[in-house]
Order: sequence, then C-alpha cells, then structure tokens
Amino acid sequence: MSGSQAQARFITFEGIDGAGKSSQIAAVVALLEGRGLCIEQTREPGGTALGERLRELLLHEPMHLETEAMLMFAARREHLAARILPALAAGRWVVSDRFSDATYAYQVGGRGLDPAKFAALEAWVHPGFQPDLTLVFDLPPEVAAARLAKGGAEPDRFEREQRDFFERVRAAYLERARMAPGRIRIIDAGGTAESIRAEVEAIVEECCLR
Ligand SMILES: Nc1ncnc2c1ncn2[C@@H]1O[C@H](COP(=O)(O)OP(=O)(O)OP(=O)(O)O)[C@@H](O)[C@H]1O
Ligand SMILES: Cc1cn([C@H]2C[C@H](O)[C@@H](COP(=O)(O)O)O2)c(=O)[nH]c1=O
Repeated sequence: MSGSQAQARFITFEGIDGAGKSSQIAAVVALLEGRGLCIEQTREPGGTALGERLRELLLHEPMHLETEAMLMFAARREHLAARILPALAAGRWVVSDRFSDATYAYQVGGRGLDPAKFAALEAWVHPGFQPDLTLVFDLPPEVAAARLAKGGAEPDRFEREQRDFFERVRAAYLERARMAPGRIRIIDAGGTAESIRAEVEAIVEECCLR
C-alpha cells in the first residue's frame, strides 16, 4: 500500500513502567516513515505545552486519586484537540506512548478508581473514539523493575510504587484487552528487543498496512 493511499491511523503503546514500550516506538515510527507515511509521535500525559506541565504535576506531586484521574483526562482533552484529531484529519498517523487504557490500568486497576467514574470521563472526553491499534507490553513487574533499576534514572511517583501495585496494573491491562480483543494486542515483552521488534512490526503490518 502506498503512503498516499493509507488512511491515517492512531496507534498506542501501553504497559507497566519499564516493560520496554518506549524502546519499540522508534522502530514502529521508522517502519511507517519508511512506507512514506507522515507520523506524529507523542505521549501521555503530555503531548502539548499544557499537557507537559500537567505531566510534571502528575509524575511528581502527591494528589487525590480522583484529582489524578481528572488531570489525566484534562491533559488528554487538550492532546486530542490540539494534536491527535488535527493530525488524523490532515492524514498524519499518530503514534502515542499511552492513552486512556493507561488510566484504566493505573487509576482503576492500580489505585482503585470507581470504573463507572473512569467510563464517565472516557465518554465525556472521547465519545466513540479509540485507537485503531493498541500494543500492550506485558511483563512481570519484578522483571520490569529490574530493567528500570539498571537504567539508573531517578524514579517518579508511579515508578516508586510497589510490586503489588504493578501486579494490579498489569491485570487491568489484560482485562481491558479481553474487553477489546480486536483493538488491543498483547506483546510478551520478556523476549529480546530484536524478537519483540519483529512481532510488533508484524502486527502493525497486519492491522494497519494491509
Ligand atoms: N527487551 C528488552 N530486554 C531487556 N531490556 C530492555 C528490553 N526493552 C527495553 N529494555 C530496557 O529496559 C528499560 C526500560 O525500557 P523502556 O524505557 O523502553 O520502557 P518503558 O515501558 O517505556 O518504560 P516507562 O513507561 O517507564 O517509560 C530501558 O533501560 C531499556 O533499555
Ligand atoms: C497516560 C497515563 C499515564 N499514567 C502513568 C503511567 C506512567 O507511570 C506515567 C507516565 O510515564 P511514562 O514513562 O511516559 O510511561 O504516568 C497513568 O497513571 N495514567 C494515565 O492515564
């Protein structure tokens, strides 16, 4: 399929902290650009000037669980209005490091937010709109934590959470994938970077480029 013929898609990457998704995003962007497609690479929370300021608060300031959930969706509302929807409308593909599945996994699964409140926020901020493809990088929390520790960066408020928190986040991602099997694909993130890259590229090829 040539670049000019492909309908612009919205692809998201998800998983617990340290699962390895960031390492694979560059490969997917390179794959798509290699097909002549115009790509907008972004992330959540963040992706806009306001969203990046909200990210600083979200990653570093203690706050009530519902404040956290609403700020995630406030940043997302801005992200949709200022970047995601205009890019898709102009024919540019959007590749985002996280979207609303992260709120389901972290705030509902990890922290215990009422799922009805999550559903209300999701229906308000992006009614009827979801990514075309979501790749969830699945890994045991102890393996992900070891990878992050090896990286040596100062952990943020989420990365400092304990293993049981990440077990719940992981379980919520798997539950969410069961609810949307056509959209969400689970990647076993325990392999080598090379084997994961091959699997990711095959899925993107199958779901978005054929
Ligand atoms: N397949 C892999 N095997 C071993 N180490 C890996 C693999 N993939 C990534 N890593 C390493 O694990 C660390 C975390 O990877 P990465 O930053 O891609 O994860 P992430 O899921 O984006 O995490 P975060 O959500 O916290 O940003 C990095 O040091 C990276 O080099
Ligand atoms: C979008 C979103 C993110 N989070 C958490 C998940 C991560 O711990 C951080 C973002 O850091 P990353 O290195 O860019 O992955 O934010 C969340 O709890 N809820 C969300 O909706």
